[in-house]
Amino acid sequence: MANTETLERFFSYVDQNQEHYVTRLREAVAIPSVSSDADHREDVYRMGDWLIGLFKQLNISYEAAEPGTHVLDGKTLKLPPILLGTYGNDPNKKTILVYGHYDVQPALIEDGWRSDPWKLTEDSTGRLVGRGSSDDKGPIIGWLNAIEAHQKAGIEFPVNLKICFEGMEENESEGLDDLILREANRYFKGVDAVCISDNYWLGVTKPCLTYGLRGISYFKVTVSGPGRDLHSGVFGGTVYEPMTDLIILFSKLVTSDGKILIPGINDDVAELTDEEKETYKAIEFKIQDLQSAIESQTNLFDNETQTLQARWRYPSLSIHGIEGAFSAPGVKTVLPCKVSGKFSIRSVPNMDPDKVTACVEKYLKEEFAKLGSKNKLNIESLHGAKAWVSSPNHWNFVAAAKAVEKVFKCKPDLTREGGSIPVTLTFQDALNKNVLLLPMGRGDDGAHSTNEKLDRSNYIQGIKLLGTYLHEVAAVKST
Ligand SMILES: C[C@H](N)C(=O)N[C@@H](Cc1c[nH]cn1)C(=O)O
Ligand SMILES: [Zn+2]
Ligand SMILES: [Zn+2]
Repeated sequence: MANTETLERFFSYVDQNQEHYVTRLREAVAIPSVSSDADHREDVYRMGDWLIGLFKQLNISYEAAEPGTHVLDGKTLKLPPILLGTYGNDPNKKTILVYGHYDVQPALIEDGWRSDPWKLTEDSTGRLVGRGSSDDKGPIIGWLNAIEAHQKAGIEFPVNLKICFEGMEENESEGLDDLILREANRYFKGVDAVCISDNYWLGVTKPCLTYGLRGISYFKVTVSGPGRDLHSGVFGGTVYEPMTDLIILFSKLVTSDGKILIPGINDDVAELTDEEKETYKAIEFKIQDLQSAIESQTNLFDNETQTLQARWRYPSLSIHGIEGAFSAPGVKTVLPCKVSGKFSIRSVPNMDPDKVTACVEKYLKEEFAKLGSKNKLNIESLHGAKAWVSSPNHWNFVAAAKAVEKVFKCKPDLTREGGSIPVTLTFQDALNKNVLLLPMGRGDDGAHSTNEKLDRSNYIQGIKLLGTYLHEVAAVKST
């Protein structure tokens, strides 16, 4: 059990330094570290440097691993560094590895942001709005704030910490798996358990511990034909149109109510056991939580359990966008010569990314052949990652549950998550250690969406939670 007086001192220091932490988050949000856009690559490096500056301030020793290069938008680019920090090296303490990412999703004001996405803005209810506030800059800075609070309040740090922060999570985590496998017996040696703060509570009031994630298979489907874009008045009705072919193909992927139409995709989905059915009964979740997060009543199901199962334990297919299509306002009468549609399938336990890709390719080729079009079809699998489910009975989860009780005065829900953090499974398998997801933000934070936010109270209580978790880890029996 962590010492109450010590924790009170830690909490009080964190409370008194709220503005400093918000300022720190504001600085980080101001760096548009979008990993999927070649034009922002310098910003991703800048964000890495900003973190290195903080590591130096906090006496965290570090290595900045250079994972090499990759090609993005036709340009060969240096991958952002993977930061490997080490804080403490006491053989009498447990060693915890924390992972997070310093890259973010793209954000454009014209997407519907009410304020500049790169300027952290606080509204009257304490919402800190800005891209990356919740996913994942708030949480990664949270770990560093917890270290600083211990230093400044003169509290002994309870564990040795290994810190792995990457800058490519939102773009396939390129280079990270190789690094983990390579470093398993060096940098990662001695790690007792892993903690990742990169997901969200289920609702808006109750913290959770997360023991499962869906996987992802991401596809780009290109249909091309004419040698250049054409005038639809002059050529419409005389040529096979790529956009028409693509829309027909995409209409065959999924029904409006979410049923995936690709044969074979649902074949390997793990059976729903009686034991798993029981787990949904204990979870505090209301359809209204979903409706407030999606800011509408466009939910597919009115039933809570069905909704959670659809999010956590069944696959889904989402269509994301079309490159090359006319998308500006106005009435341009163009006939695009080449269009690339993007969609992804969120996969679940027992599904294999290679099999998903094979099913997708076979089906799209067959459906395209049925069109009898003279256009060309090209299918690319951009990335694939498996789903992950772990044991929430491990001491790592026991410690986290105690920390939640200390900070939030309630027991956490045990949840799975519909999103994907591919490295989770790699850590579990390569290090053979338990991995826990300990989220900071709420279910309505709008990660990947417009007006992403992190509530001030989640940020501040989150710093306390991460620090308290480390104290509870130090105190919990690990056998
Ligand atoms: C849950 C995590 N914070 C997250 O947002 N993961 C992303 C990973 C990803 C995969 N392709 C692009 N990003 C997600 O689930 O979409
Ligand atoms: Zn994300
Ligand atoms: Zn994330």
